[in-house]
Amino acid sequence: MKDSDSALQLIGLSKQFEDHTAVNSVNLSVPCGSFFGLVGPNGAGKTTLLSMAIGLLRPDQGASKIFGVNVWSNPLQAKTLVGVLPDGMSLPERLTGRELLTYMGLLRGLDTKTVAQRTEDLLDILDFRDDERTLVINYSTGMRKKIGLATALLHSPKLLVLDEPFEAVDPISASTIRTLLQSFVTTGGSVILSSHVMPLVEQLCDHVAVIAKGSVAATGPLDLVCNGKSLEESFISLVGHRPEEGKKLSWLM
Ligand SMILES: Nc1ncnc2c1ncn2[C@@H]1O[C@H](COP(=O)(O)OP(=O)(O)OP(=O)(O)O)[C@@H](O)[C@H]1O
Repeated sequence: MKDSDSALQLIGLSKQFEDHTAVNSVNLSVPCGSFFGLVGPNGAGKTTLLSMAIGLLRPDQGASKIFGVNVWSNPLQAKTLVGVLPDGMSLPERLTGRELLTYMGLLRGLDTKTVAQRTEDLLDILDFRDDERTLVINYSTGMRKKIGLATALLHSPKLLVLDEPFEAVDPISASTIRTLLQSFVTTGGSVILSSHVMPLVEQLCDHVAVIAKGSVAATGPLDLVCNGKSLEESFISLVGHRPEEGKKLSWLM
């Protein structure tokens, strides 16, 4: 695959935390126009990998390119192309949802008219009308995810990198977000998201990577990785096994 065929290309990315290897020489390609799911057990290295991919965490080794633009040597250009929802994102807490979107839009260099229009659209579609004047510090976990997603969409990026975008989000908002992301991909956008919800990844994504212990256990088109099984079955056979049948905590009830 050529550079220009990839929305996101990770080349030999590695990260060590003291004596623990969180990500071990990962190569991954998110094809342009794909909806890509990143799955893996807790602590597999997904957040570390995505943080390095978007320029939030410096890798020990390797490179990340967004539409061929190197994230670490050309960060300004790379960051215009991507919208990011990081895990545990820290937001300016003392702004209201509306103020936050306005502030982020202006920081992105959009003109005031465009910022105002997009702020209205995002507050509407993500159901923030009753809470647009509430301070972000008082938002629930799900509301923070949604306003974080809104900030990722504001500048109309070509690639979205979303770390667990559906975590703590209510079913109605989740359905809105699914529709929004599907339409983004249909119109030529590319998405990579991490999730622990296998049916959701199976429903949305056309490509997938299974990460285990900091390495890629499998990647490719969803049907090839699944090979006739469900994603959950493939996941379990790739990364581990179910707990022993009948095993229980003797002290619990
Ligand atoms: N800043 C850090 N310092 C030390 N260790 C870290 C740090 N960040 C992550 N780790 C470790 O790196 C490993 C990978 O963590 P990471 O958060 O990337 O996993 P994950 O796949 O996103 O997990 P989850 O699905 O539970 O969110 C874990 O063992 C974690 O404890």
